[in-house]
Amino acid sequence: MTMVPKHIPKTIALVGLMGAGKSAVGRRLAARMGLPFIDADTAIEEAAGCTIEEIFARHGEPEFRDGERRVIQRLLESEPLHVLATGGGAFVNVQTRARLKQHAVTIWLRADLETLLERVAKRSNRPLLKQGDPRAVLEKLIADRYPIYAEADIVVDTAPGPVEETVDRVLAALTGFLDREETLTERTAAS
Ligand SMILES: Nc1ncnc2c1ncn2[C@@H]1O[C@H](COP(=O)(O)OP(=O)(O)O)[C@@H](O)[C@H]1O
Ligand SMILES: O=C(O)C1=C[C@@H](OP(=O)(O)O)[C@@H](O)[C@H](O)C1
Ligand SMILES: [Mg+2]
Repeated sequence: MTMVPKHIPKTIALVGLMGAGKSAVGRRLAARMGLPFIDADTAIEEAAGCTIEEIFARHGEPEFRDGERRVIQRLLESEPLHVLATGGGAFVNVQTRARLKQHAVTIWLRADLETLLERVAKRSNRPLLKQGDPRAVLEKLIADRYPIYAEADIVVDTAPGPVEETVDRVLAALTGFLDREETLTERTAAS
């Protein structure tokens, strides 16, 4: 079993496209790390008192993004250290991205189109995928968003296979990243 990092300095935030596994991996990752798990989409639904689909239908995407920005800011600034699964568009919003970069270690769960399509087919609660053919929608989002997700601190490829395998890869990548950061901090302090 992969080692869990000894010292976790910040909240761990997962970013990436719909179906990458942010919610599923985030929940398991938090359990492995002994940290609370928060799904930003669930927190938005609780704050709004309705589902994400209802927010999109009643108020439109810009208002959803605004709520998403406020909820994620609140979680990052007021909740104790946790594992945060963001919704796929959160990191694309300039202000939300800035907050995430400031308060969290950001991890991009990267997946290819076929993997995403297979995984999003399990649930039909994603309004953006109902705006057209899901393959075409996801292809466009890959083109638009992958350069932005690439700004995350860490990139982990999620391949076919069990969720736990992705969690192991995330833990290994996170341990490497935090070790490098710690070494850098020590060197800076010593110089
Ligand atoms: N290796 C894997 N990594 C992540 N998710 C996986 C994997 N294999 C299967 N899945 C499934 O794919 C789906 C991913 O959906 P979800 O976690 O909601 O993604 P997101 O929150 O990124 O939109 C879940 O049903 C999850 O169980
Ligand atoms: O990519 C997006 O813009 C969205 C992704 C969804 O979350 P998941 O990525 O967890 O599916 C949810 O926030 C909303 O439907 C919009
Ligand atoms: Mg999710």
